[in-house]
Amino acid sequence: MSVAAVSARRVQKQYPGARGVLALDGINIDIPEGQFVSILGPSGCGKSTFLRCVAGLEEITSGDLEVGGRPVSGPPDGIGMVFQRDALLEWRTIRKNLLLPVEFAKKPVANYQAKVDHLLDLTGLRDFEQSYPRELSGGMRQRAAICRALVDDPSLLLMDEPFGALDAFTRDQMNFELQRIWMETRNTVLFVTHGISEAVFLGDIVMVLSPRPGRLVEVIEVDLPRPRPLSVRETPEFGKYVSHIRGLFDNMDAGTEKRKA
Ligand SMILES: Nc1ncnc2c1ncn2[C@@H]1O[C@H](COP(=O)(O)OP(=O)(O)OP(=O)(O)O)[C@@H](O)[C@H]1O
Repeated sequence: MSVAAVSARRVQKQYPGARGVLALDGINIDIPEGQFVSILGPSGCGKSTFLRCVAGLEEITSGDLEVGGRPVSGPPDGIGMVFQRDALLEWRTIRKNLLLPVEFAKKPVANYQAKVDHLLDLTGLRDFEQSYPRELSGGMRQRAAICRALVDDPSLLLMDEPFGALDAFTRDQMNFELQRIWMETRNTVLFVTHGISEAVFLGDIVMVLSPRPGRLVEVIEVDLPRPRPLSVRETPEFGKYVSHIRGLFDNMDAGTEKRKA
């Protein structure tokens, strides 16, 4: 039996301090290797907290959390991260930005030049390898950030609202491109988003979290063939997933209103 890429058992996270927020409660999930997992939920429900716990940047308060069959205690090997802000280094060319994780890991840069070439080709950035980040558009910068996260072949890619700062048109294009890149790499991806349509378009699985403290409301398997064209969003099958998830959020809102009343 293969080991789950990420396994969470009764995971709880309370931030420290007198008014320490309970951010996650009772999260149970086994994520098989090679799945694209969208994590969806209202603002402040603990999506980023979950990602940071998986990345070993935050410690869980109770429960068990494993990555690749090992309990998380600090950043695990073989993960890549992409954030809303791309965090490219402005004084390094795109090519040199891509090589940064290799330099950090003190691995021989020469062994990675071909991989960088391939990623630049895959994302259409080859002509910009000697450019600086400020010379690129927002979408191109985010593509470079994705390349950088992929350069050392991570088995797990963690993406925290990577397209949140992009305009709607560029975001659509990036969704399509990310799918294309992922279909080639097939690493496990955890992708945090606020967008129901984006979550369904990209995900094999959508994890829906409740308002704080984040509890897993439902795990939805998205059974739509790939590659999914952007026009899949116009189909009734896609619409069914979206309205089901919207219904879950409406119920959560109704629950919150009742508690307030
Ligand atoms: N470092 C921290 N210290 C204390 N509380 C925190 C910290 N980081 C997050 N929180 C709290 O934990 C809760 C969950 O935050 P988190 O950022 O994980 O939510 P989110 O679902 O990613 O939100 P958003 O969609 O708005 O980015 C929030 O109430 C937040 O205030």
